[in-house]
Order: sequence, then C-alpha cells, then structure tokens
Amino acid sequence: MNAPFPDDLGCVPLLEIDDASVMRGDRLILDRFSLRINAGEHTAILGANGAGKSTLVRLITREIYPLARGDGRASLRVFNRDRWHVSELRGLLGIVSPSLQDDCTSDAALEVSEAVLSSFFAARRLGLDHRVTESMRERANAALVHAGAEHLRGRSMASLSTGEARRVLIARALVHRPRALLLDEPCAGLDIASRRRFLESLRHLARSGTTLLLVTHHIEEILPEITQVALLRDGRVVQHGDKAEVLTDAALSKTFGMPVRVQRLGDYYSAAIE
Ligand SMILES: Nc1ncnc2c1ncn2[C@@H]1O[C@H](COP(=O)(O)OP(=O)(O)OP(=O)(O)O)[C@@H](O)[C@H]1O
Repeated sequence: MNAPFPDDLGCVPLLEIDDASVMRGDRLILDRFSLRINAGEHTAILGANGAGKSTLVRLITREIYPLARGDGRASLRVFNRDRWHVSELRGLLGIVSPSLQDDCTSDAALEVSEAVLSSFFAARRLGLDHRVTESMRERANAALVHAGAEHLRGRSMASLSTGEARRVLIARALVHRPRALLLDEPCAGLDIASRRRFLESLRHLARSGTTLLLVTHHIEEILPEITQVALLRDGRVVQHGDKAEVLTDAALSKTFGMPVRVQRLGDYYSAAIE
C-alpha cells in the first residue's frame, strides 16, 4: 500500500532497494541487491564494465523488474513509495541516460525546444493533441537556461554534439523540477574540456538543491558536492558510505579487480592502475 507523499520529501529516503534480484536473459545480474540513498545526499555509483550499473538504472526507471520476493514485499521504493504514476515519478526523479539520448538524437526532425516540451506529455515529439501552454514554454526556456543550453534553441537534436545533446536532455529532465536527477554515464563521449564544463553545470544543479545520483566508471567524475559513493562489483555493493572512506586503494582495487592507486587532487579524485 502506498502512503501519500509527505510534504517534506527531504525527510524520506530517495531510494530504497532491499534484496532486489534481477535476471537478464538466463543470468542473475543483481543478486539480492540492497542500497539506500537519502534525499539530499549527492551520490556516485561507481563500478567497472559489467558490474551491473545500467541494470540498476533500468531497475530504478522500471524498464526492468526484480524477481518477486518470497515475503511479497516490494524491493524498490522511491521517496517511500513502491508504485508511481509516470507523471508523479517525472516530478521526483529526472533521468538522463544513453538510451534516451539515442532516441532523441536519431530523430532528424526533432528540434531542441520540442525535445524539452514533449517531456510534459511523456512523449518524444509534440503531437497534434498536445496543448502547449505559455507556462510550459516558460518552464522549458528556464530549464534550457539552467542546463546551459538556451543557445541551442532552434537546432535539430540530430545536429548537436554529444555534449550539447546531453545538456538538452538535462533540460528535458529539469522541466519537471525534479527533486533528484539520475545521470547514467553523463560524461560518455565528452572531451576533457566539455567534460569539465559539464561537471561544473552539474555542480551548480547540486548546489541549487537537486540531488544527484551519478552512475559512472570514472572516479574523476565524482564532483566535490558528491559526498556518498557506492562501489559495485558483480551485481553487488562492495562498499557504500562517505566518499573519503570509500575511495581507498583497497576498495577500488576490489571493485576493479586490479591494484588501483587513488589520488586526491584538490576536491577531485583520480585513480591509476599500479
Ligand atoms: N539482456 C541481457 N541478457 C543477458 N545478460 C545481460 C543483458 N544485459 C546485460 N547483461 C549482462 O549483465 C551484466 C551487467 O551489465 P550492465 O550493462 O548492467 O553493466 P554496466 O555496469 O552498466 O556495464 P558498462 O559499464 O560496461 O556499461 C553484464 O555481464 C552483461 O553482459
């Protein structure tokens, strides 16, 4: 049974995954997986190729489902609820993923503002039956400004660089003023300067109150504002907690299956294979 949303979502866990097991094909990919992230705790989920990160993202976004638990209890709750209406979910958790980017950039006729506005209708494009109000346009413009993408208005999504398209997708997610953003490999395909600029824009979002859940292979992308890190390996959480306690040589070596040396560079971290 779902409880009504409390007025103060800051006091409930953003994400609770409790003993979730997920099969893909005939393989068990997430094995009795548990993770709890509190609202307001900017968190990075770090793991090697094949650790199960995308599977976890798809579990959270309900593209795939966990196996039923023996006790009948739900193994996934977002903001204290295990069932959502899509429109409610969009208002809570914005999602930026490679599959969404592929969908939007493969449509040659999709224009940037339309890509953002169509999000109000949970659609990829605006249709004849979609009534766009002035307030929706204002919110879409504000989201584009917030994501640093206002100069891209009028361009087709297919014509944008990877980094530009990523900013538009962030605007598309922000248009609902979500409490949290789930970002799956958001720096993939960006050069080092674009990556740094993009990470700075995420820092701005984090400081303005949007909780970030950043899924990545790269320790270098863990922003100063991110205080919590969960390490994944073979579909399980190796370690989860305060960044400084989790980002150690031993924990990273276990996560990546090789001797890793972690370095701290100001507010950022980096890692190298020894
Ligand atoms: N549809 C599928 N059928 C069978 N196995 C799958 C399927 N999708 C993913 N897997 C397997 O699940 C494991 C985890 O994959 P997943 O894509 O979640 O990892 P990841 O951490 O996101 O990896 P990467 O960083 O390389 O994207 C991998 O071993 C992968 O081969």
